[in-house]
Amino acid sequence: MGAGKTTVGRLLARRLHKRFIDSDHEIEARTGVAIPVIFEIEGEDGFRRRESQTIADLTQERSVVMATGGGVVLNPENRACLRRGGFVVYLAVSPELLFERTRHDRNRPLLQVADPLARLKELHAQRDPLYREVADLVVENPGSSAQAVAQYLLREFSRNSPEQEDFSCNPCA
Ligand SMILES: Nc1ncnc2c1ncn2[C@@H]1O[C@H](COP(=O)(O)OP(=O)(O)O)[C@@H](O)[C@H]1O
Ligand SMILES: O=C(O)C1=C[C@@H](OP(=O)(O)O)[C@@H](O)[C@H](O)C1
Ligand SMILES: [Mg+2]
Repeated sequence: MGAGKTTVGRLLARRLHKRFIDSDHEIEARTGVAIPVIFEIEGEDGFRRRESQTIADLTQERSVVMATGGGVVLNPENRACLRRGGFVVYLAVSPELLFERTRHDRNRPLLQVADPLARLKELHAQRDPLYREVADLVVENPGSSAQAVAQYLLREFSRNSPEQEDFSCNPCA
């Protein structure tokens, strides 16, 4: 949460002339309510069930840039869908910076606790190895602007597969 998936993903899609999808936005569109309302009514388990179904559906799409929610890597089936479905980027950001970016936001139910930095540290410890397992490309400490991160990704993509315009296929598969 706060790594920049939604922001950088949207910028990247624009630069690649591809459709942008955010799995959280898709879940909100499908349910007609905001993410915090889903957590309130169905709990985290209910949200994770909806998230898995959405990830299974959206990873069938081709030629899109997709941002996920931060907890997507917890479920092995989600990880398999991501690996099969596309080129996966992990924006590896420290818990301290994640905290700075999310501290004034009320839209992330898991961070509405007395000590959100401690929660972010716990989540980071649990999730970081899973992200590294699933990622084709890890961007370490992408602390510069979201524009600069998108620009960096464009350069990396063309360096890794200069002749390939469509990054919906996983060049590492
Ligand atoms: N590289 C970046 N540098 C500075 N601020 C960023 C960067 N990426 C995202 N942000 C800001 O951090 C906040 C969280 O970004 P967001 O894209 O919602 O993250 P995520 O989708 O990974 O939770 C937003 O206010 C966004 O403008
Ligand atoms: O990390 C998580 O478990 C979550 C991250 C959120 O998305 P962002 O990573 O885009 O904030 C959203 O899916 C939900 O609040 C749960
Ligand atoms: Mg997001």
